[in-house]
Amino acid sequence: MSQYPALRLRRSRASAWSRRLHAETVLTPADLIWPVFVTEGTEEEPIAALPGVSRWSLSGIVDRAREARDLGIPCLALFPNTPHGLRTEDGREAVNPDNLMCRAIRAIKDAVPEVGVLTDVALDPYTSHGHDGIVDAAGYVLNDETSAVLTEQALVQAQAGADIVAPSDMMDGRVGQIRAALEGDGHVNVQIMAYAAKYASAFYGPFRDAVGSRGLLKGDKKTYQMDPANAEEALREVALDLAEGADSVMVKPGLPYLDIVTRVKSAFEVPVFAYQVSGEYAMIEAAAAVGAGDREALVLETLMAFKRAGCSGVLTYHAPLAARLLGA
Ligand SMILES: NCC(=O)CCC(=O)O
Ligand SMILES: [Mg+2]
Repeated sequence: MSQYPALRLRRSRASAWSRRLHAETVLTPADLIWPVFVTEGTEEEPIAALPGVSRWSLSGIVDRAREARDLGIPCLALFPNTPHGLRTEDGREAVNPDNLMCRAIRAIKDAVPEVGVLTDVALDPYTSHGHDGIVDAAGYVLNDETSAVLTEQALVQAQAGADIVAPSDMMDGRVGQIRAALEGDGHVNVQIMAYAAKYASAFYGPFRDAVGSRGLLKGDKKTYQMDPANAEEALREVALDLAEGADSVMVKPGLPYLDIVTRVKSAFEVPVFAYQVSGEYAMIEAAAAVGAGDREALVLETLMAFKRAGCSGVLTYHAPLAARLLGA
């Protein structure tokens, strides 16, 4: 019975209505988190390495929040381009309750409270050496000293109104410390989305331009971000972050790591997010620019792949384009 010609799998694909009826996965604007860059000043600053993406002033970032709301995108992810004069060895601007990040959070939550704000917890936009934490004389990123600062950073972001704090630094133990600090300060409903499996990747280049850390970064991040060779280790990272109080976990980068998404989802059955990072965005844009592929089709296909792999949602710079195509 289960053979040709009785069974023709092409039957269900023969018309558009039937393909829609049989679709196993859906993609909607509600699956998108839009990463946006904020800068001092009043001008929009296009980012050359990310064609179509800009840094926005405080009022520009509020306009992006309104745009997200109108497009049905539930949440923005905020990243600051800290003025270079404020970047120090210890990244102390990260814990200034009046820093660019905190002012952006307050501006968005005042004007468009119905849009979620996810904040990056890491020191790389604030340090003079471009690392995500405090470094010793040999350039090694110190785990426990860094976690203490990250905890303070997460707290000032929560106090400014952040809905989700997202530690992206890969220090051990920081999720537990942040959770305890949030509880201690009464932020019982602030979520933690842990960058649990973040790989030391070559796909982050354009992001470093966007937050102004590319020229600053000394060395690489291989002593704290994961080795692309490893998958079991990702499961251990996720287990720890969940045990420490993460509400959701993230895999980053995206497309080259969909196997990790699927393994995490099936092992833990928790909300899993993926970050389609700047280099992935740039690859799609470069392919479209030379006619190697259709931008809109590439965007929708890749985002659907994240959903099929098990993601609850995707951080993507293509969020506004995708939401428009999905007809919010
Ligand atoms: N912590 C956030 C990132 O590192 C983003 C990377 C990217 O978009 O390339
Ligand atoms: Mg970890």
